This record gives sequence, structure tokens and C-alpha cells, in this order.
Amino acid sequence: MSGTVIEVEGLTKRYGDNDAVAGIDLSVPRGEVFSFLGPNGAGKTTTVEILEGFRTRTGGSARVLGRDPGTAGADWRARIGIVWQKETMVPKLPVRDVVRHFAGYYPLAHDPDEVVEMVGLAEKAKAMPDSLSGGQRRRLDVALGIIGRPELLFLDEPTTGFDPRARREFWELIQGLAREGTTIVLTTHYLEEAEFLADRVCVIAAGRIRALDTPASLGGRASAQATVAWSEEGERREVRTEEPTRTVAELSARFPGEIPELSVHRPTLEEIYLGMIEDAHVPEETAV
Ligand SMILES: Nc1ncnc2c1ncn2[C@@H]1O[C@H](COP(=O)(O)OP(=O)(O)OP(=O)(O)O)[C@@H](O)[C@H]1O
Repeated sequence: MSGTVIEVEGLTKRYGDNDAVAGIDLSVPRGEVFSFLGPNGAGKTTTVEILEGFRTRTGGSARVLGRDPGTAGADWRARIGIVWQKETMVPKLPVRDVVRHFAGYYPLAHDPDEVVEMVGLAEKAKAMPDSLSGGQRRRLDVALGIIGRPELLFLDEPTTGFDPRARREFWELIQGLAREGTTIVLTTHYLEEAEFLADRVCVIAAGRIRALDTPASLGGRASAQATVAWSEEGERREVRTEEPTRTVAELSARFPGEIPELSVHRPTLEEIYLGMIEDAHVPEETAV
């Protein structure tokens, strides 16, 4: 099935005199991995929870899987998976039985044993949830988010507490789901996670979209100047240029062998992101 999964226009949410969401427009096509980035208090969770149907909006329109999330019912909810920022409440049962229990809520659920395997918990299938490590407990949350074979999966800071290998395995799991056509909305504070997983990144600050682009092009990153640095006559030299290859070729002609301590640096997603957040005049203590 093709088409648009999320369509939002002029979305607002006001708490007292605080515009938590101050007019957001966005559209997410089926099969996309769409990531929200932004400092604490930017309005990401508020936006996502409106889309999940767990918060009311003050203004604007929202369509998710063709329905208004403010009024859509249980059949719509069964098509959505959510991995919350906080641990999902689970019954006091072994991991495998918890997943089996949640599978019972969905008409098209995956095989629970397969999902336990998919999230890397096969060895812990008989363990009680409160005996799991932080990262393993998070994997159980992910299992419960995907057990219903959702068309649209919301992931709110899903890899908090994961060790690097577990994070990499999780990314591969999410890539696999995306390849199968699941649309994924990811909220994260890990820039490398957004860069690895997201087709597009939406930077939100103070309730507004500051940028929406692919990770490679965000904030003019693709065409941003590179810094070529090297050492010469005991000093560190550097040039900022849009043509680093030409600079390296010129240096190569000047030096007989290796160019001493050559480095070519393009802005990372993190540098671009931090620059945007500064431009948005967000107080430092609330930034990522
Ligand atoms: N229930 C609420 N009542 C009043 N204000 C709220 C409520 N929920 C959120 N806010 C305010 O709305 C703004 C946006 O909060 P939100 O939780 O959406 O931010 P966020 O981008 O998800 O932040 P974080 O990265 O810390 O999770 C903040 O100023 C917050 O204090």
C-alpha cells in the first residue's frame, strides 16, 4: 500500500500561555523512517502523542493512517505500535508469556517466539521482566511495540541504555521493519541514530520546525564548506573550502610524499544540529 501515512497542517498545542507546539506542518509517506530531533521541551513528545491519539490538539489538522487520531477507535489503534519513553507496564510473567499476552490484543500479531528472537531476547525468554538489565528491558518494550505487526511504529528514545552492540542490532531490526514497509516515527537525542536510520530528520525547537531534510542535506550540510588541515614548518595550517579535492591536489603537488597530518573534515550532523539550536535561541541549559 502506498500513500501518505501522516499529514499534519498548522498543528498547535497550548498549555496555559505556553505554545508547546506552535504551528507544525508535515507529511510522512508510507515506508519512511522519519526522525524528530530537538532539545528538551521542544515539543516532540507533545506532537507525537497528538499523532498517537493520546493528547488533544488546540488547533490545526492531523490525519494518521487516514483518520483523525483525536477520534479514531480501536481498529485504528491496532494498526499502530508504540515504544514509549517510559517502560511499558507488563504482567508478572516470563518474557515469552508477556509477549504472548500482548499478541492476544492484535488481530494480525506476529508469532511471539519469533519476536522474542528478533529483539535478541531468546536467551531470556523464560526470565521475569524485573530480572532483565536496562537494555534487555528496553528490548522487551520494543517487542511489545512490534508484536501487533504495526503499519506505523512510534519509537520514543528507544535505545536509551543500550550498549553499542545492542544499539547496532536494534538499528538493523528497525531497518528490516522499514524494508518490509513499516512507517517509523523515531524520536531520539542520539544524532548518530537519526543519521543511521532516518530517511528524513525534522528538527523542532520551541514548538516549531527549524529544518526538515535528509540527514546528509540538513542545514545545507551537503554543500557546507570542508576544512582541510595539515602541518607545515612546525605549524598547523587549515583552509575552509567548497573544493577540498582541489586543495588536497595542490598540497599533494607541494609535498614530496605524504602531506603531513592531513585531515579533511565536513560538518557532522551534530555540528549542524547544534548550530541550528543556537540559532533558535534556546537557552543552553535546555539544549540536548
Ligand atoms: N501536560 C502538560 N502540561 C503543561 N505543560 C506541558 C505538558 N506537557 C508538556 N508540557 C510543556 O510543553 C513543552 C513541550 O514539551 P514536550 O514534552 O513535548 O517536549 P520534548 O521535545 O518531548 O522534550 P524531551 O526531549 O525532554 O522529551 C514543554 O515546555 C513542557 O513543559
